[in-house]
Amino acid sequence: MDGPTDAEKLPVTIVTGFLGAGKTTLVNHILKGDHGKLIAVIENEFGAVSIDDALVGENIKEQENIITMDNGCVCCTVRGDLVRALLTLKDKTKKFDHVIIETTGLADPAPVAFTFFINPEIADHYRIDSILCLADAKHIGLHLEEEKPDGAVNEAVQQVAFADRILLNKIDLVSDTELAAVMEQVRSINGVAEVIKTTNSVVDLDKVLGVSSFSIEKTLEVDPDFLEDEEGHAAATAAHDGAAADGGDHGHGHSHDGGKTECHEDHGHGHGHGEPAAKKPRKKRHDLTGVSSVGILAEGELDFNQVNTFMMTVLQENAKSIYRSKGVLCFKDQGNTKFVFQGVHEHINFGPSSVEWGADEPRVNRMVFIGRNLNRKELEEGFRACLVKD
Ligand SMILES: Nc1nc2c(ncn2[C@@H]2O[C@H](COP(=O)(O)OP(=O)(O)OP(=O)(O)O)[C@@H](O)[C@H]2O)c(=O)[nH]1
Repeated sequence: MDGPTDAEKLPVTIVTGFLGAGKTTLVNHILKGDHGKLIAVIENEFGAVSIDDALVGENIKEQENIITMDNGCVCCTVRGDLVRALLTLKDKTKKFDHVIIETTGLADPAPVAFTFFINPEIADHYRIDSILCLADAKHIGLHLEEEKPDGAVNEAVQQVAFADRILLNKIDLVSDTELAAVMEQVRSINGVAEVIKTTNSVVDLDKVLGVSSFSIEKTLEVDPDFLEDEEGHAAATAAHDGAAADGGDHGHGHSHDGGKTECHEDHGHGHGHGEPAAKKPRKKRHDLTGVSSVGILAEGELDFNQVNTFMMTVLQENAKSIYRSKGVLCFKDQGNTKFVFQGVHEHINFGPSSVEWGADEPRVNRMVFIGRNLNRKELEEGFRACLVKD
């Protein structure tokens, strides 16, 4: 008997893009949009302390429509969680119209997409509508050019290469000349995806939802081994013998404290204008050596000026190595106002959240730093020193 047609399957948008590129901003833009769709969101965060669920949660009408997977990267350690999340959504009586998966800024999208082909239950119920990459026009060049250890994937390159739609975001932060240069850089990696220039991820929703722009043929041009698992079995075979049908953790983990972090995936980079990429040796690693996240939970009220000075100093002194910082904060003398801190390298956004602290909600500050060679002790002690003493 033939399986369900694509039209009968639930469309999924995989939102990818480097740390701080504007993924959550896009998800919020979509959730607030006038599309009449019931959307489920699967949020994945790299750090053990999650922030995005709070930021997206402000715009989602029912909390049960958001599933958070944190403390691991969806492309490796928590891939099993993704499978479970998708199977849970499938069995809900409520019928969703669309699913959005927001991956971590460090995820390689290939293994996330592979999940939709390896597991027969998921393949029968879902189809990838689009792999959408957010690219930060100001900072993406830095990450695309980053030298990786031999044989390791550059996740920023993977994210651009695998996308069928690219939002070149934050164009307000670059000059026309810089924009032309970054456009050329993006095009040199992916010459086929539609590129849409945006500010604050504002885009016509009909350009990003229900677009059916994902194509397995194009994906195979980027990575001829896409439909093979780590052992080189074709997806269908692997699904039958269950080798990776549970999402396969493959025994590699991300450590978030500066330890060695490897995801032994094999996904060739797509270089060139839609040209098939050269076949890469198997076992290309997703190597996040030295990249870690420092998550801080601190109960109490913070002193505004001290936080300001501390953050400015830390981010200016470590502008290249701290890729991302974000937090949900509580300040002294600010009543129930909850504050959101957003940093991308040295660029900071800071202001009140649209939701207040709830009456019974403990005033716990949540702060996360993600970057290379972070000094956990210094960050943690510096942040805690900003708490107001009784
Ligand atoms: N100037 C400027 N800032 C933007 C733009 N888009 C998003 N931002 C800001 O950039 C910061 C990061 O945006 P997010 O949407 O959280 O980025 P993200 O990709 O979800 O970040 P991670 O989940 O940490 O990888 C926030 O402070 C946004 O308000 C833009 O077009 N221009």
